[in-house]
Amino acid sequence: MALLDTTDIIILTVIAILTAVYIRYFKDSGSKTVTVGGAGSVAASSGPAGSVKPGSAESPRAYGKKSILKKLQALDHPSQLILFYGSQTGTAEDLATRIAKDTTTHFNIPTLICDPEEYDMTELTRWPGEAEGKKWLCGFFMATYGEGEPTDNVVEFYDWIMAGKGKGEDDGGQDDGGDDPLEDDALDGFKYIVFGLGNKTYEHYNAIGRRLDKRLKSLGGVRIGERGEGDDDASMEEDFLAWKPSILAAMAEYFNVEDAGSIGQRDKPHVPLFEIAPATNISQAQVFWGEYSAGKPRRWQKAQDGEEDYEMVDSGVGEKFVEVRSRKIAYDAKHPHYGRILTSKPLFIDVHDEYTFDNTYHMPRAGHKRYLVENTKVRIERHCLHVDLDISGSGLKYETGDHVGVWPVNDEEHLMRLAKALGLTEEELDKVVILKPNKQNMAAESAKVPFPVPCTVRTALLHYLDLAAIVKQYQLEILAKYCKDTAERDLLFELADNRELYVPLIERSRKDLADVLDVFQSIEVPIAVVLGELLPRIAVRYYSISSSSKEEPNHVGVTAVMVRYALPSQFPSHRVKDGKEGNVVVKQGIATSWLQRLHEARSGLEAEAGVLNNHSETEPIPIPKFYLPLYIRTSNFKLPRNPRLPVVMVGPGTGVAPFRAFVRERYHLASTSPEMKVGPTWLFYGCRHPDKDFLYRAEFEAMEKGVASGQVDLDLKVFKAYSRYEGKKVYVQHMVRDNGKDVWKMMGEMGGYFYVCGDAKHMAHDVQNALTELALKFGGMASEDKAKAWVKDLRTKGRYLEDVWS
Ligand SMILES: Cc1cc2nc3c(=O)[nH]c(=O)nc-3n(C[C@H](O)[C@H](O)[C@H](O)COP(=O)(O)O)c2cc1C
Repeated sequence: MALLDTTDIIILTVIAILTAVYIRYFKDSGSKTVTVGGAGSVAASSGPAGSVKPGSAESPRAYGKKSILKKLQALDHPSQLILFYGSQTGTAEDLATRIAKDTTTHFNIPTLICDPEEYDMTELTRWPGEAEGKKWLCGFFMATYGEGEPTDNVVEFYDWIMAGKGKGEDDGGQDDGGDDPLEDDALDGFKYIVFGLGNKTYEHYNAIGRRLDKRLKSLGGVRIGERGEGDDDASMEEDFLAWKPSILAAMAEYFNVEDAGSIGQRDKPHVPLFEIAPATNISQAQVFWGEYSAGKPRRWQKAQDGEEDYEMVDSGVGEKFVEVRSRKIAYDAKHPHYGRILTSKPLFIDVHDEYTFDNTYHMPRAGHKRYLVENTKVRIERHCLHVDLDISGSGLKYETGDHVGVWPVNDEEHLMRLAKALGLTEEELDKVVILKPNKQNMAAESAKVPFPVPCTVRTALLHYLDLAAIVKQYQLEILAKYCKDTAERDLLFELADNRELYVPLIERSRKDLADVLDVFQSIEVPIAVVLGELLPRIAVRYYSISSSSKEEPNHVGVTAVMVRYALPSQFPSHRVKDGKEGNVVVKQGIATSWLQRLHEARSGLEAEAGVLNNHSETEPIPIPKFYLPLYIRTSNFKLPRNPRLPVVMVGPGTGVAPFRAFVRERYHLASTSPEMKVGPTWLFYGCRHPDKDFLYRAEFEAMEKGVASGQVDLDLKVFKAYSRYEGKKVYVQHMVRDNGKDVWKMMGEMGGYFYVCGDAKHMAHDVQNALTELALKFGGMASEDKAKAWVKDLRTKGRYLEDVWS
């Protein structure tokens, strides 16, 4: 019992209750076949919310989902395309939208784009076939995440359709012979297309697209055309463009239509997907000022003294605001909580990155606050911040190892550059607008207004749309149609068609809309097209939480390095000046530079926590300053439940973020509950130089001191690998090897857990290879294959966990 804390007991109790509920309501039903009610049928739901699987005896209506069949019937067209997307950061949704646009313009076929989370997906088993006079084709654009997992919005559908087989081999899994609630012919006559999105640096490359494809086939579905696969490590865009013509041809054959796509498209004027409607009779209360919320705009009031958990915080920016709400809100990705920044402190500042360019490039202006120009060199400061975000009073809970998603805000300088290129006046920026689908466009039916309206143009450009997105080829085609100058227009069309020209001129130099408008000055594009078609929505950014929920349950820590780099940017031929080929541009990550700006605003003693749009503070106000939209995303990257087990962590750079939390938590536990006998806690940390970019150095040193002095009984070790120190380049995998015998003992003999966080492309692979070597060297494995199988087995057992990105 000594090993069980209160949380354990609560969790065990909940598991027991859920098991009882499961046995009572599902197991006993004895039904192996999907029982689906009619589209309008309502079945009583007896299980707790979320425990009823779609497709079980309970009707999916219990989920309050929309009916896709009803929607398609209402469109009343014999041929239709319905695209579902599984997307975390928007790429899959974007690609689905582009295919939809092509099918409507090429084939005149109405197309819907749907989020599987919003629809009753069990209706796929009642799909009308050609015999019923319907050619309804379904498409799945599915991204893969983590250890070969679906995106959040697809989890429910995926679990149902895969019937528990979704974790098998990446080509669709072995049939384990277990219960399958779907009949073998459940999808007879169902026609579909698939495009999987993935990244080859991950072990389970494109697992979701592949498994889903195989499963749909095994249920009687018939795939039209080849399955497409995009690799984000190489070029998602190229893979998509390579797949597109073949899938359009396959769809043309299936729908039995002529592909009108390429005929005279250039001469046809662009028909905007959205139009701007006047925002008449709109009160201030109805206007969105940057909130992300399903429903109404949200407003805050200054908290009264003594109000629940009101506190002044360290930097003096502590006035607290409480959300004005009539009912309790369950915060999630669609309804984020606005968490106040409690602390923001620099972890390091002064390490430079240096970029050298050819002297045929125009250099950026010298002496900027964050970069220096010397002849052909640009030297850029690196900044890293620790930020704590308040979740107290929100009902949000996190566990150490989870992620926090935040929505960043664009840089105002960037907005002003774009506004200037578009010729927008201040007055136009501050106009409250409503965007709505333009009925003249065939795709209007499935067009979703990309951000909450009504809002001002400024709010849309600052908060909702990604100003730094690289302009895509299809967007250049749209821009070409609004180009007044024939030479510029021809060049834009060529860029839109010719990838060899597009890659160096646009993609490699990461040209965003403002950059393109700056080069092609005769473009006069309506603002509705900019807002609705040329700028993607700002995607949520995920950070591995760097605080421990046991130690600090009321706030989440974020560790962010500001991403800023210099790039050569070629000019198209008509703009080459003075024999100089192009510019050197300095680009920055939206989220990290925004956190940095917030930090600077705070430390610049913007003492009163003013509000975003200078509204009266006596009334409910829009988002208060220094409050960020956030939600907690659970992950599998968790400490072992038994704290006695050894933990080996490998996390160079910002990969240390979750390990700061892990180490603090184990240290906290060892110091407050020594009877827990917390096991070995070893961290392999890497940075460039001990005096320059060592993250949380003081904290780690204090803990090392605590154990060295005997104050805390813990086998804590922090191994440091420096890559630019004393003329040597040492990396984390070297340190793992150097301490191989002990690492092996913990992993091979003591049942330890191994964690890797950081760069997926190189580091994670090198570390895995190092561990494989240890198994061979110290574990007496007979061959490399055996050692590899041992590491694989660790992964399967959840004792080798990665939180990596590329
Ligand atoms: C944290 C993270 C984990 C990922 N895990 C995988 C993976 O296991 N397998 C894979 O093929 N791709 C993986 N990817 C790549 C994504 O699937 C790919 O970037 C995709 O384009 C994302 O689509 P979305 O923007 O629609 O969410 C991962 C990407 C991230 C950022």
